[in-house]
Amino acid sequence: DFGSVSTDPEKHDVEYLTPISIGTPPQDLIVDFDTGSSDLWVFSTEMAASDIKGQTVYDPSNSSTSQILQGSTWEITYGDGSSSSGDVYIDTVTIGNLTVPNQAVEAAKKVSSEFTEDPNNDGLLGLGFTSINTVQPTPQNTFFDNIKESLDARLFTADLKHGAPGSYNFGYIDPAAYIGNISWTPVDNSQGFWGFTSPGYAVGTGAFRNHSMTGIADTGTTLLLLPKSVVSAYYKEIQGAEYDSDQGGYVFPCSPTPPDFVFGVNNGIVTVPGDMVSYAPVDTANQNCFGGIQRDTGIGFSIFGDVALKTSFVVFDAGGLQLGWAAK
Ligand SMILES: COc1ccc(CN)cc1O
Repeated sequence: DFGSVSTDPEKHDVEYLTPISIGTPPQDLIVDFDTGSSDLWVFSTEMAASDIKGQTVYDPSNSSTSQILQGSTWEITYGDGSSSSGDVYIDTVTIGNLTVPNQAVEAAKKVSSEFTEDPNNDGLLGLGFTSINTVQPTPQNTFFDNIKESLDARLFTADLKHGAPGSYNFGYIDPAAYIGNISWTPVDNSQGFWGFTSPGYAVGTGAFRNHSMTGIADTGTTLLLLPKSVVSAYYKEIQGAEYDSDQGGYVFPCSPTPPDFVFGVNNGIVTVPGDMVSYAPVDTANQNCFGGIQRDTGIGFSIFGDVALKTSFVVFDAGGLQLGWAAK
């Protein structure tokens, strides 16, 4: 069995939104697939109306297949400080043509303002490892964990694009989706993430610098967050680049296009084109741009978010516990 679903970027590729269906008859919601977390939670009819601003909500009472998971609750806080919490239903969930009949659907009772102010995002679908699912007293499987035994291959792929629809595929590697070879690197899932270590980086056409960077492949984080020393070495090459504490990161003149950023994946490399590093203008005159590469200070590891992922075709292989990166 295998499946595919389209995923669309919000403005500035800040997040990628993907349709799912929950319940009987199906309730269609659009959520953020997040390889950096492992809860499937959605806006729901159990929330205060004031916390809902445009989102579509899951109504378990309108689903003939929903069953409350008695006594279970969940609560999650993300790296950006946003949070949500609620209770849990078991219901049927479909992604593309793939259905899990007894998926734990975490219904929100509360969400923080970052979610309320994000009208097009109806929730998150975690694609991290089940070990970090927040449901108490018994953690619940992710959609991928529930479906993976029935897939032709225990993997999914992320093909995120800049300003254009991409796709998440489950159970197969589409040879038409990438070029060249896939560079494979082992995954450390001990913290529940798709963790790996990059051997180093290069700036523009410069020499490759050996510099171990341990981080996670995270579709739910917008930017590429790397060690302070690597980030400062990169921005040193851009005229006028500076760390702007008001903006909370490096800012630089939007033109000329900055140098590419290259990072290693095992014996291969991934190139983030310079025009992907100019993440978004910080002023209406579009003179200065906020960088897509920023410091990972305080996190404890690097985060290879959408700025890194959208340059590549990425294979999240649970069967082989490895990540594959290819150009496209
Ligand atoms: C406020 O929106 C979000 C907060 C956190 C995550 C997970 N990194 C995804 C989101 O879409």
